[in-house]
Amino acid sequence: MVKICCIGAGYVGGPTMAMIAYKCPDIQVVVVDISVPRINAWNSDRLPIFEPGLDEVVKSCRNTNLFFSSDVESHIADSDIIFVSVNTPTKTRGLGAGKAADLTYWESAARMIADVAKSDKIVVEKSTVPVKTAEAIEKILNHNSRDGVNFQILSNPEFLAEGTAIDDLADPDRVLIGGRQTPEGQKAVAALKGVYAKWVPEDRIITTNLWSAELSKLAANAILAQRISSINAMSALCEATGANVSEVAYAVGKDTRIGPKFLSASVGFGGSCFQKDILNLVYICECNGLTEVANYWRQVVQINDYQKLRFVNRVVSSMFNTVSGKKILVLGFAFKKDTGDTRETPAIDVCLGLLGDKAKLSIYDPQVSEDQIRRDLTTSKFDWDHPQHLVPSSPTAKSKEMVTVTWDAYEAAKGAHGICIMTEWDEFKSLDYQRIYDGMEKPAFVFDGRNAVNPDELRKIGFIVYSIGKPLDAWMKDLPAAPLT
Ligand SMILES: NC(=O)c1ccc[n+]([C@@H]2O[C@H](COP(=O)([O-])OP(=O)(O)OC[C@H]3O[C@@H](n4cnc5c(N)ncnc54)[C@H](O)[C@@H]3O)[C@@H](O)[C@H]2O)c1
Ligand SMILES: O=c1ccn([C@@H]2O[C@H](COP(=O)(O)OP(=O)(O)O[C@H]3O[C@H](CO)[C@@H](O)[C@H](O)[C@H]3O)[C@@H](O)[C@H]2O)c(=O)[nH]1
Repeated sequence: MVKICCIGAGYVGGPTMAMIAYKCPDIQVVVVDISVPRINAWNSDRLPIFEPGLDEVVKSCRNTNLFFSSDVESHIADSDIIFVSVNTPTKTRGLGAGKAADLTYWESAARMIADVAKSDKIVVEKSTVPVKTAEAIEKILNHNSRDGVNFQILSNPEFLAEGTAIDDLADPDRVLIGGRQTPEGQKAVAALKGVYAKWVPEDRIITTNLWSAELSKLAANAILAQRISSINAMSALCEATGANVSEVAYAVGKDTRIGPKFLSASVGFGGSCFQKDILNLVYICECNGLTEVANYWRQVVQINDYQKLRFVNRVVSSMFNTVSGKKILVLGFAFKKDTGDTRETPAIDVCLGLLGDKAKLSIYDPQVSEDQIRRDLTTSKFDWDHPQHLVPSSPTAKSKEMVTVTWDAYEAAKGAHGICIMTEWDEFKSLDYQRIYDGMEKPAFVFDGRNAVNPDELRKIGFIVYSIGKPLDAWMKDLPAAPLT
């Protein structure tokens, strides 16, 4: 029986390994992690991450051919193929701080593999890493291993999106495998291809050299994020001119060369990957002397920051240029619907911006805990993507006083001056907005950062509504454009 071990039981390691176990009953899959609470949660009835369809897949093969364990070393030693799916956050200190990928966790995983391996291993980069990482990993493995133990490094980046991970894994657009162009390298590629071929059609399994595979992952995320920044830049122009960004996106996306996906204007993209991976790409370009290329990609992140700031300014300027002491209901905190993940969610920047203007926030998200929200509002930038048990939380008095976290949107709306929609959860579309309006201070505002609700219906109730990139409410048209500071 082929034995697979995956180091890192997170948003990628957990679901990808569960899908391999589910589709390949003849393979034993063990997912290991240094976080004991995370492993305990994977072995419990309440999995550590919320992902539609995940429970069913995990429960159908857990303790049959899918195992979760904190005994990292023994399972590494025992496996034929080792996936590494650990965090690769943005560096917070030292050379490349604020841009380069921090490979600390990857390096420690590689050193552990070298330490405990007594037989040949295929080591698979599942984490998103800078191009050429495989070369560094090879050196660490080869310089620290026992005599006669051989390693083949493969790059097999993951393209799943949160909220749709199970569908993405069951029916991927493509699986990408990069390996050395040597007989041994190609043998390893064939072995991994054999695993995916159990359920993925062969023509969707792409094989390339190592560097193309590593770079394709960064390129895919940069180009996806670029589409969002492009439509978000258009949304600002739509507001200035009276065009409607949804109509523009529809018309543009009908061109088959462009296509309709990833053209939804929003308060900005979030998630653990886009910003981190683009900054990493920027750093790699700079290291290669490609200043113009670096500046081009940096703009994608800058427009995203602009969009979040623009949203905060719109809220403040609409509400008589101050939100000091005003209660604002924040609907949604996750970076997108159908996930409880809050990493780099635009809600953090918007909430901090409003708190900076002394607003009182009441936050509701169906999948995000109070602890998580408080931690996010007090964690330093870029610390959020380190394993959580390594980042101490220090909720400040300010966040305790100024922020309440609630499980009832109607209660939370009582006495509020405004509502900010930060996540497009389906349930926000069907709230009883008349009931909400009745309990609010007047004028009552809705600022929809996701174009999740119908502005005309809310206007009929009496709300003043701002929807990203849509023709402005008469109330806002008369206000001077908010300065961006
Ligand atoms: N989240 C996504 O949707 C997504 C999609 C594609 C690729 N990626 C990439 O996959 C990688 C992992 O992302 P994630 O979202 O799963 O992160 P995550 O934080 O959810 O999980 C990473 C896990 O690795 C563990 N870990 C760290 N060092 C370890 C070590 N030395 N030994 C054992 N366990 C260790 C941590 O405790 C953590 O549980 C990143 O490189 C990310 O960029 C993420
Ligand atoms: O038209 C759109 C599409 C998305 N978003 C936002 O963009 C962010 C990212 O969304 P999405 O890409 O769907 O989720 P992720 O889980 O971050 O997935 C991205 O990042 C992963 C990690 O690298 C990749 O594997 C995926 O292919 C890539 O889509 C979210 O805040 C979305 O709300 C928009 O604002 N407008």
